Amino acid sequence: MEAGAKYRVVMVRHGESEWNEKNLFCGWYDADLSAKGAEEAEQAAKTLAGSGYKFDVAFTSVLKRANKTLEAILKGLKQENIPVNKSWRLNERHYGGLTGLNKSETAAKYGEAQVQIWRRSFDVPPPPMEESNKYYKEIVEDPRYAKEPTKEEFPMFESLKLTIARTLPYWEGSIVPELKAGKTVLIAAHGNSLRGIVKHLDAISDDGIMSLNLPTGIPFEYQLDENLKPVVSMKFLGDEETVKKAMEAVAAQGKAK
Ligand SMILES: O=C(OP(=O)(O)O)[C@H](O)COP(=O)(O)O
Repeated sequence: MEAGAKYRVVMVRHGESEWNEKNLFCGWYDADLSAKGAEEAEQAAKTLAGSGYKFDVAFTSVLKRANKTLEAILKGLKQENIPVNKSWRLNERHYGGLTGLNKSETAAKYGEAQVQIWRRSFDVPPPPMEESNKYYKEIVEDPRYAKEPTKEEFPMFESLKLTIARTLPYWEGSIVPELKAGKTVLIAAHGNSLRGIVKHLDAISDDGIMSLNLPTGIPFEYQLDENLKPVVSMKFLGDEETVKKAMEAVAAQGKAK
């Protein structure tokens, strides 16, 4: 580790999902990995193995695109036996009434500026998911949410701000204690739940976070000092050009075409 660094955490957005591939707003819909996404997860494992990473504990959401990414990484690393903690608090932000809509078609209908606000503004939420929504029942009645979130906590839409409000308590209450116990942590989650954690760690402003687009399947590392301040910040474990292109591609998903 770098001088002054005490804790190490690697995060990864899941590999491309079938709904990323189709350019649909996904949120809490439980899309599977695409073939490319599964490959990305395997490649992430190779990269981490090549650099000798050894994890003590892992965290992920309750959505299969993140779970499968984590499984593939741990398998590739031959570290399947470490404890894995799953929480809805690491789920992707709930995309409300946009869930299932195509991003380009939505931009053609409402304008790219509006779609950019829905995708990246800090505190403007998408419209809520109504009971009449095609995906409402599938999400709300999913047995994996039987215990939590509570009815009051269960979102019908989330801005990044609201996402952070339910993700950060998990970071503080479940992940930080493991770091403080000296464990190396791996987190496999989602574009926006991870943007929330990154915003917190790097103290990025509400405006500044708008331009951060996380690529799928490329792990990135933080090394933190004893006060959990970054000594190494968002260091992507992939070549710079690939990372840059992948980030630009995510940003371009909201174009009308
Ligand atoms: O479900 C989603 O994120 P995920 O693919 O990281 O789980 C969103 O559709 C990501 O979309 P965005 O990049 O427009 O915020």
